[in-house]
Amino acid sequence: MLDFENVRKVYKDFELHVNLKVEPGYITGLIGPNGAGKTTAFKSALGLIHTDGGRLKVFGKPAEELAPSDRENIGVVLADSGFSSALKVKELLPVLSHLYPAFSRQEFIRQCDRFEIPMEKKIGQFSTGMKRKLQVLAAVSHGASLLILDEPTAGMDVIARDQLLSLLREYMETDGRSILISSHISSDLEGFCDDIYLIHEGKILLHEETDRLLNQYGLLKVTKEQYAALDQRYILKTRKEGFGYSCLTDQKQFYMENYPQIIIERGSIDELILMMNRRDA
Ligand SMILES: Nc1ncnc2c1ncn2[C@@H]1O[C@H](COP(=O)(O)OP(=O)(O)OP(=O)(O)O)[C@@H](O)[C@H]1O
Repeated sequence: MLDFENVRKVYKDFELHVNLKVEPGYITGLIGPNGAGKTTAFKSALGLIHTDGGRLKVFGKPAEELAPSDRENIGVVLADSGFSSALKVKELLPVLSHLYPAFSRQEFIRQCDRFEIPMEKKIGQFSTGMKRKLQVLAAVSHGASLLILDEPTAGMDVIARDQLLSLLREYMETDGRSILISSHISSDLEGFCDDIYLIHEGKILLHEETDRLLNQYGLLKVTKEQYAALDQRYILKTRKEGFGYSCLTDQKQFYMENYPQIIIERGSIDELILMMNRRDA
C-alpha cells in the first residue's frame, strides 16, 4: 500500500530517515514525541514536500507517478490543515462531491449526524475535537483504500476519541483497506494498530507487531548483583535506577523461565519509548 525505503528529508536542524511499510489490511501506527518527524514523513508520502533521497511507493507505484484516480483513493487528515473556517459543513457537500466521484452525500450527512457535527454552523466555530471528527469523516467519505491520518485524535476527549476509533474500525471492515495513523500519545494507538513504528529525531527506533510488543517485550527490574549474573543476549536497552537497573527485553519469556526470581514488568509503549530513547547505562 505504502512503502518508504530509506526516505530522507533534510531541514537545517533535522533529518528524517525512514523505512516504513503499510501492508494491505493493516493499521500501522507511527508513534513519536513532538518534533520526531511524523508530519514530515506524512507530507513526504503525499508529495507535499520534496524529499532528499530514498524511494516512496504508493499502491506499488513510485509516488511521483500517481494518477489522479490513485490520489482519490487516499483519504488524508493532516495535523496542520483543515477546511476553511468560513464554510459551513453543508457548504462542503458540493466540494467533496466535486473532488471525489465516490463521495456519498447521504452517507456523509448520516455520519455527521451520528457524530454530532452540525451542518449549519461555521467550521471556524467548531471545537478542536469537532474539527478533527469532521476531517476524519471527510477522509473516509469517498471509500479510499488508504487513509493517512496525522494525529487525528489530538485535542479529543476520551468519548470523542473512542467514537473516532470506532469509525475507523468500521472503515477497516471492507477488505484490502489500510491506515497509517500517527500520535504522540501511545495509549491512543496501543489497542488499535496491528503494528507500530516508534520514531524519534527523524529515525525509526523500533518496528514491531503490536501483539508482540505487548506480549514479548518487558522490563526486567534487577539489582546490581542480578544484573551482573544476567544473560544479556536479549537485552535491548539498560537504564540505571536507584535499586540497580531496568533492562528492556524483547524475549520476556526467556527471562521468566530462566530467572524466576527477577521482577519483570509488562512495559507500556510509553516506557518502551522512554527506554529506547536512552543511551545504554
Ligand atoms: N518547513 C520546515 N523547515 C524547517 N524545519 C522544519 C520544517 N517543517 C518541519 N521542520 C522540523 O522538522 C522536525 C520534525 O517536525 P514534524 O512536524 O515532522 O514533527 P512531528 O513528529 O509531526 O511533531 P508534532 O507531534 O509536534 O506534530 C522539527 O524539528 C521541525 O522543526
